[in-house]
Amino acid sequence: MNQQFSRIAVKVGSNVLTRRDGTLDVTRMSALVDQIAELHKAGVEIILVSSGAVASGRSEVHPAKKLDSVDQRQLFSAVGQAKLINRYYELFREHGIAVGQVLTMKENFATRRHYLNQKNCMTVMLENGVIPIVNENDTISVSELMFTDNDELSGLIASMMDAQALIILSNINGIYNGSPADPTSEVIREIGQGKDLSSYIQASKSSFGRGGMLTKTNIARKVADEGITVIIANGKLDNILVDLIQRPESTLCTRFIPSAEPVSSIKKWIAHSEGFAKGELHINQCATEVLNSDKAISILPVGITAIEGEFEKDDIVRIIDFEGTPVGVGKANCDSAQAREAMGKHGKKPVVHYDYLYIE
Ligand SMILES: Nc1ncnc2c1ncn2[C@@H]1O[C@H](COP(=O)(O)OP(=O)(O)O)[C@@H](O)[C@H]1O
Ligand SMILES: N[C@@H](CCC(=O)OP(=O)(O)O)C(=O)O
Repeated sequence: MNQQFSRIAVKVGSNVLTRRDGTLDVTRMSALVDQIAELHKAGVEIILVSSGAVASGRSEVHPAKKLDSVDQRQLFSAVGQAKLINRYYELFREHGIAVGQVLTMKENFATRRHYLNQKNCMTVMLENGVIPIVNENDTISVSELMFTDNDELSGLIASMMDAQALIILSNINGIYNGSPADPTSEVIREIGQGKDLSSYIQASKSSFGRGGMLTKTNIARKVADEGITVIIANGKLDNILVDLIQRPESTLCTRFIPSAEPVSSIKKWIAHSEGFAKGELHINQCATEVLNSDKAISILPVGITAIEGEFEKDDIVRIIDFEGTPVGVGKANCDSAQAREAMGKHGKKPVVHYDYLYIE
């Protein structure tokens, strides 16, 4: 098999796995499993991030009284995830492939220790020929603890697992350069670094999805900047996964061109940790200018003008430039009290070392 990648993350959206009436589309699941099995047998390591818990639980239970949105999500996902993983288990078993369930939540990416624990879990699964099937633990992650959607989760997983590609399967052929409903719109085949797509994306999203195209685009850009190829394609098309891998030139999709500069594993974690920042370092104009240049620099106390929040050593902090714009994230080399003590002084140790600094 002609293949460019040896490890990929595949995200399957709710809409790919559900029929119009909200029931689980087992025929589609089965077709995707056949393709993943084919790639797996050809030696491609695959991490499957699958949505569909809430959608597949919805048709199984009929609540006696009206439930609020949190209760609904908890109830449907608890039932639906069991049904979903059971289906996958049976379908992969027909190919002689073992699968394992990984349910996670945003908090599990907050500390480096938890992050590495998860990475180890999936690494050992892959080493033993087991396909990890990942989903958010919807039963206990609610409100601010939730991922925006599984696109965000799949980006974190692809980055954490050092995948070479992230394939996001939705119910659409890719990103259109206008409304997908407009017959004159076309799929944008390739997206280079720094391209602003906001004017193309409509607020609309498909009926069972959570995030929509905007989150897909933002995540795709970030992950591609870390050197990972990101592909958005239509999971409802027959043989799409195998075609994307074997016949990339002739298969319709949107492909985000990855950055050629490799990003270290720790920087990848930091890049996705913005939501866990415990404090802010405000830097002056001179530090901002050096940061924006190509030079590799650390955040030194002399360039810091203000420190917000209380943080411990190794916590994530946000870097704010002299105009008040967030420009990056980093892992603090000291706590906030020590940082305040050193602020504005020459000859002090960095508050964020370059190796632990991610500039957007
Ligand atoms: N420019 C665009 N190109 C493609 N799809 C778009 C665009 N703007 C908005 N969308 C919408 O985004 C939807 C896909 O996102 P989403 O509903 O989150 O799917 P999924 O459940 O697969 O994650 C499409 O069905 C489409 O309605
Ligand atoms: N964890 C949820 C996924 C919700 C979600 O993000 O859906 P989607 O936008 O289709 O990827 C579920 O399994 O139902």
